[in-house]
Amino acid sequence: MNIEQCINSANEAHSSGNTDEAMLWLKQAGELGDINAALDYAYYKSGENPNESVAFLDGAGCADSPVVQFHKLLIGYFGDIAWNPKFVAQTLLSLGEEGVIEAYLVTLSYLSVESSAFSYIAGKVCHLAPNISSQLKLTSEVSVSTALSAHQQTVDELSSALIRVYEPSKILDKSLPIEVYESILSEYECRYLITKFNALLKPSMVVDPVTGRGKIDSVRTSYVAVIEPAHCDWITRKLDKTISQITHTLRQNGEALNLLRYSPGQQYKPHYDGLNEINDALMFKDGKQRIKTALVYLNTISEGGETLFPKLDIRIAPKSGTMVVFSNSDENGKLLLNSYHAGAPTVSENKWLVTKWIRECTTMYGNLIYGTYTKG
Ligand SMILES: O=C(O)CCC(=O)C(=O)O
Ligand SMILES: [Fe+2]
Repeated sequence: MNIEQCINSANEAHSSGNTDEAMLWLKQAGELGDINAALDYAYYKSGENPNESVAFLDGAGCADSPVVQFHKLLIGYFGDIAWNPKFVAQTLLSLGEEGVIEAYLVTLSYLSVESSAFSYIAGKVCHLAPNISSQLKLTSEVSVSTALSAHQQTVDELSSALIRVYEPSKILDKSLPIEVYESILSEYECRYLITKFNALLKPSMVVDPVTGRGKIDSVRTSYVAVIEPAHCDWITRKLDKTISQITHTLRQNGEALNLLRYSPGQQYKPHYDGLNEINDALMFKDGKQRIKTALVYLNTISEGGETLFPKLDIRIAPKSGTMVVFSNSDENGKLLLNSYHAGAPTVSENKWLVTKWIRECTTMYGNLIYGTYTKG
């Protein structure tokens, strides 16, 4: 069998609904050196066994490709393989050096935008990928003395950011609770998420109590992009990991991240994120109750656009990079009445945020990306 025959057999198996068989053909094509086939197989297996995916990529015919090395690093890192942070940092930088722009974009997401390490890497991205740099508003004013010390500084800053722990900046309400975490995302990451996913925006839906499916409703007039597994990358996984650490929930219990955009006047009227087991039966099946919500503002809004908790008399003004976390239900899955909340209309600016609803049990999204091995 050659690569082409393996891919044809994979396509045939796939169209007759036999995913496991299709994946075995892709595995074979990957062993023979086909990069896409190798990565498809490795990601497919990674939910259940990241160690096996990493070992497979090491032995694949395309193992030397820097792109394959990048995905191997991603799978291993998020699969909790115990690589030391310095190794991860050094590997990301050397992959960037070999032309894997994504590795540099990931590096930037761990650095403080004011640091000289950030300018050093931004300069490299400007040089290698002017289009991406201008979309992400990166500039190349490198002010570091020597490239060698800049490299070392970047490795140091990146390795310590890889093991960052989060403390709440404010607890707005103790009973629910509602916690606020500042500087969860940098300006660069906010811009990255908006730039990468805004093309996926569609009118938001709410759950129709009759059909259990999504429908357009005046309750929620924003636009939403559901970041499906196929679109997940290192930076969305990094956010999933942060949310799981902050909320003390398992990564596989999360729904997909949603990117929301409210144009002036758009809003999310007061509502509960928690589900009703009977009225929302279809949604309830995928992971049961929504126990917590995490909201991350991607821009700062000067007027309107607050997240409101009318029963608690709490208003939170959106500030870029800030995360708000609150509970929707108690330990028995019963709705917490004080979790009633709204997204007020903005006055003149677009409001951007990323949200995640966290369930009681594993979701389809969580299972696909983080599988059964995940420690959270
Ligand atoms: O826009 C907001 O501030 C709130 C969003 C929200 O309630 C939700 O997405 O569930
Ligand atoms: Fe909500």
